[in-house]
Amino acid sequence: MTDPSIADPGIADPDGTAPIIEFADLRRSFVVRAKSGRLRRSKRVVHAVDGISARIAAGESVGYIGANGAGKSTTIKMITGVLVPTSGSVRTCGMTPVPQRRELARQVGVVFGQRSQLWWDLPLQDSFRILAAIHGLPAGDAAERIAALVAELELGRLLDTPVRQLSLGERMRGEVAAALVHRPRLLVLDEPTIGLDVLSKERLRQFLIAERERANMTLLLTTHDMSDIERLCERVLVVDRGRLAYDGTLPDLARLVALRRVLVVDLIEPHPPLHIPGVEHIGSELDGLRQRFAFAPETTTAAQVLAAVGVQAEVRDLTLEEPDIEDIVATLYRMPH
Ligand SMILES: Nc1ncnc2c1ncn2[C@@H]1O[C@H](COP(=O)(O)OP(=O)(O)OP(=O)(O)O)[C@@H](O)[C@H]1O
Repeated sequence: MTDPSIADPGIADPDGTAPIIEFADLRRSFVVRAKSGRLRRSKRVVHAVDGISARIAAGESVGYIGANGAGKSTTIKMITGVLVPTSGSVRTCGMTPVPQRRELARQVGVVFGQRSQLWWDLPLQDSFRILAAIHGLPAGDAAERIAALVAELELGRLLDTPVRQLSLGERMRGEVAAALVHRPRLLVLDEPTIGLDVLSKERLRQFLIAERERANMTLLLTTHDMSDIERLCERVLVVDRGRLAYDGTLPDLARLVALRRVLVVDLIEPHPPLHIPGVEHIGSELDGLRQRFAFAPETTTAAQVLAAVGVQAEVRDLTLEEPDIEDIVATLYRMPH
């Protein structure tokens, strides 16, 4: 008997409650051959993904983070059917990704920050039309969908521009539109904001938040940018050397690793170190013209620290240093599991 989920994924999940992604003891290793002498070659096995189990429900927004080489891209490739697992299982939208890659592509959109899915020499709008045709969208529906994405992502004046002439921020908005033309249930983003300026990052995030709400789309993203996670993800999975090191919310993760924020203030005049209750003074520069304060975001806000500084000295300028993902991950890795 055939598995109904393979014959028709719609029948397998009539009420839309089945997990969108499910992996059980998922593993993928690579054999790497290295020259160890003039003639001899040695073999080494890299366990890129080393037994990960997780379920992601429809509509969830999940950040998949970890240090360089932790196994993020390898997992994403298995989820999207680019790589076959060495062992264990993965189901995406109720399908087995590699053998059902074509059917899966109708339900999944993928954006790789480092790789383009657009036709480089063609005007941007041609890529949208080609993708709509590949996905078999009826002409009227395709035109309507493309127009909506173009409006929301502010791509109107770029439609006739060849992709190779677009700025990185413009191209990334184009990539996201291209990944969404066929209204996927799952959007997978691999470093979507890498290299973008602050404003472009924020525009992209705002669009993704709105689109997710509109379409109840599931989001899975890898990123090295903490603000992507803060703004976009309700849940964080941290992978460490191919294994899952954390599964939970970002605030809980921040508490677990005792994450602190740092406020840097520039004063009008030099000042001895300022003392603020409940806040740690972590350094002065330029005779106290610049002072740094560390605080726990769950007990104190940056505005409270600033107000307390303002009572004692006049402030010229300020910056808030965001903890970066590398710090969080490194702290988590050092903790006993
Ligand atoms: N095709 C391959 N052949 C050999 N080794 C590989 C291959 N792909 C990945 N690896 C190795 O597997 C490990 C995990 O790589 P992966 O690309 O999944 O990490 P990542 O978490 O995505 O890293 P980054 O943040 O740098 O993109 C690394 O040690 C990498 O060198």
